[in-house]
Amino acid sequence: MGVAISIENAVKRFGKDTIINGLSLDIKPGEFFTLLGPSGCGKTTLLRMIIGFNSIEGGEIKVDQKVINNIPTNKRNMGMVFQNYAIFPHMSVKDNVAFGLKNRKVPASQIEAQVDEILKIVKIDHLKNRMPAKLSGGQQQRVALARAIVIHPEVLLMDEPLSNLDAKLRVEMRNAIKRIQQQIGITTVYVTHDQEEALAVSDRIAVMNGGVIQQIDTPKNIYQRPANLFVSTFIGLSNILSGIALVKNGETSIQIQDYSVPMEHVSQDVKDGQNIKVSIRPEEFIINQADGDGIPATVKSSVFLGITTHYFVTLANGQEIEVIQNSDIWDIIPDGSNIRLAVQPQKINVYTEDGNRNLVVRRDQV
Ligand SMILES: Nc1ncnc2c1ncn2[C@@H]1O[C@H](COP(=O)(O)OP(=O)(O)OP(=O)(O)O)[C@@H](O)[C@H]1O
Repeated sequence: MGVAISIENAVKRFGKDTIINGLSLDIKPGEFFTLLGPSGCGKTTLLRMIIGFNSIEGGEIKVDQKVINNIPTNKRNMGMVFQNYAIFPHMSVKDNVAFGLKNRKVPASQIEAQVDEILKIVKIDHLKNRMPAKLSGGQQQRVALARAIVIHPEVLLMDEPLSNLDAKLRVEMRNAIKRIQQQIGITTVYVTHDQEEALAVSDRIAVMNGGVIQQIDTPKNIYQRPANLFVSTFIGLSNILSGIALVKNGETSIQIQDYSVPMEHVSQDVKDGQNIKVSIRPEEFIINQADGDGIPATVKSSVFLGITTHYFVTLANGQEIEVIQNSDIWDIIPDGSNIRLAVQPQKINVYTEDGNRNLVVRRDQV
């Protein structure tokens, strides 16, 4: 089911600029693999290298162990869906989808059945005689998807396919894409800069920055155990605080201002007195009264958003952080209130001072 893709030490240069310098990753057969990162980090460049629109200046790209560096795009058996759909405006839905089959010299007697089957999978079989101008954005993207998968490619590549759709349709289409990908079991490489979309659809995500992979992991681990401070702040909201590690009698704790938290699960090589950075999601704080446990803080302002209430609080050292709580029947904590912010030890991520390494030992890595 599906093919494996292996990228080994890939290098991409445009003239004198090196955009990707020795990037490696492995994509499993049938996997929904997403490249996620800020604008300009090289996601599209890498995707275009996989399909062969971009040359590769070093390293190898393999499909099922076979090097494909010099195989032209039309021989790679890959389908691609673009942000702007790229469907033919002068052809009906069914002719758009049939196009790739005709090109591949599939006998005319089989084309209609294959087109019908795919149009059913992407749920636009009722629109088969429509012209693209009379389709909504979501329907056009379904045509583009149908056109990419009708040729039964080994790999499906998608470059920000939902960016042109409005928010509601994006959610609907991402669910459709995920369902179709699972249904046909095709190895899929997906590019987006929308974190929520990446978390929702992917089996695994590669977070990139400046042409370099920062972390490859499941959506849950990317969110809950970011490998470094870049990932921690790029994905979701994170509060970054300075602290010190304390190691006494073999027991490690971390000290954030006057709040001390025992940490059973940090790396053995943490030294007593070592400066660290901790990252805490806004929703992980527990708000205690001023005489309770936690980091002392003062509520500066709050915003009630229905399900949650966001508090903007100032710590004793002047740092401002954000705390998100489920709204409940109790009153919103008034501005100016003194509180303490506690957190469960396992909800804290602890990093080296430079932010490059997460010192938490994950249960799945022990
Ligand atoms: N054909 C090209 N010639 C020269 N430089 C290029 C070319 N294509 C991309 N680049 C450069 O490579 C870098 C990565 O671009 P790329 O389009 O891969 O980023 P991206 O992560 O997909 O960003 P976005 O989310 O904005 O699409 C950018 O600095 C870009 O200017």
